Amino acid sequence: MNIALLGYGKMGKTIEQIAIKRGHTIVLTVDKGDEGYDITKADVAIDFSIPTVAFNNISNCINNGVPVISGTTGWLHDYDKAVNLCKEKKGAFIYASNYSLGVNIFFELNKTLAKMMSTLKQYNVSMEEIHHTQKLDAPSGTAISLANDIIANNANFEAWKLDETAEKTIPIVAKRIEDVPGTHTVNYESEVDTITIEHVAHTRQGFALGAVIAAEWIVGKTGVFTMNDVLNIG
Ligand SMILES: NC(=O)C1=CN([C@@H]2O[C@H](COP(=O)(O)OP(=O)(O)OC[C@H]3O[C@@H](n4cnc5c(N)ncnc54)[C@H](OP(=O)(O)O)[C@@H]3O)[C@@H](O)[C@H]2O)C=CC1
Ligand SMILES: O=C(O)C1=N[C@H](C(=O)O)C[C@H](O)C1
Repeated sequence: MNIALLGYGKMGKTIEQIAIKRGHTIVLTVDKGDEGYDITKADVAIDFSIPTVAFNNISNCINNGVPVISGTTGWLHDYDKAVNLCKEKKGAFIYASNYSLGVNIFFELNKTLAKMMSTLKQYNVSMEEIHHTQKLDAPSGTAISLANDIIANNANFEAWKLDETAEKTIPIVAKRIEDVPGTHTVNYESEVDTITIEHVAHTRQGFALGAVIAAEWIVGKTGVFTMNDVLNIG
């Protein structure tokens, strides 16, 4: 498969290594300032760029008939526009806040735990995410997915807030520590005990492998998909 990498930073370079090992060819890499490139030489594009350019990168792929996988976080105010464009142009598009198999299993555990805790009002939920110091957005896309899944599965919570505690609200603490690839923790705390579930990424390899698997999966398909479709879970 011929792959275009939109964003050639930490993730773009990790994806390149894994894609080549799996027999693919990187035909295009795009970084800040690269313009006028021909996206149509790629069978599929993988966008891990920055929040302010992700929507443009995705639209450009969809407008040119190139299936696109996006892992960039912090641009979701435009997600519905991307979905509508994809439907209108009969394109193919996946966004996931986290492509790793482990986190996608963790998402399912989080939903199940949220349902179980919905009748147990003595427990307060809180979340923490830790990432490297170059990260541009907070809270992480993964933390937002986890919080939204709790809200969808537990009527005791209606919203999430960064660094704030309020009624019916999930507080999220975002920490930035050198070289941490990504750690997410969900805590339910009562007066007598604490229940914790946690995912710790040791490297970026899991995110990158998931993105390449999603790219392999989407070629030849039409529609807006999620990692649950790719991994057949959930
Ligand atoms: N969904 C998932 O599984 C994961 C998502 N992520 C997300 O992916 C994104 C990228 O992460 P990471 O690789 O660590 O970040 P990096 O900062 O290492 O890489 C981002 C790259 O995007 C480049 N860029 C800037 N402008 C453009 C543009 N107009 N078009 C294309 N590329 C551009 C940057 O170039 P320059 O440095 O020159 O500005 C940089 O090389 C983040 O949003 C992060 O949160 C990360 C890991 C996993
Ligand atoms: O910026 C990162 O590095 C990561 N970003 C994603 C997020 O915001 O959830 C996924 C992963 O945690 C690494």
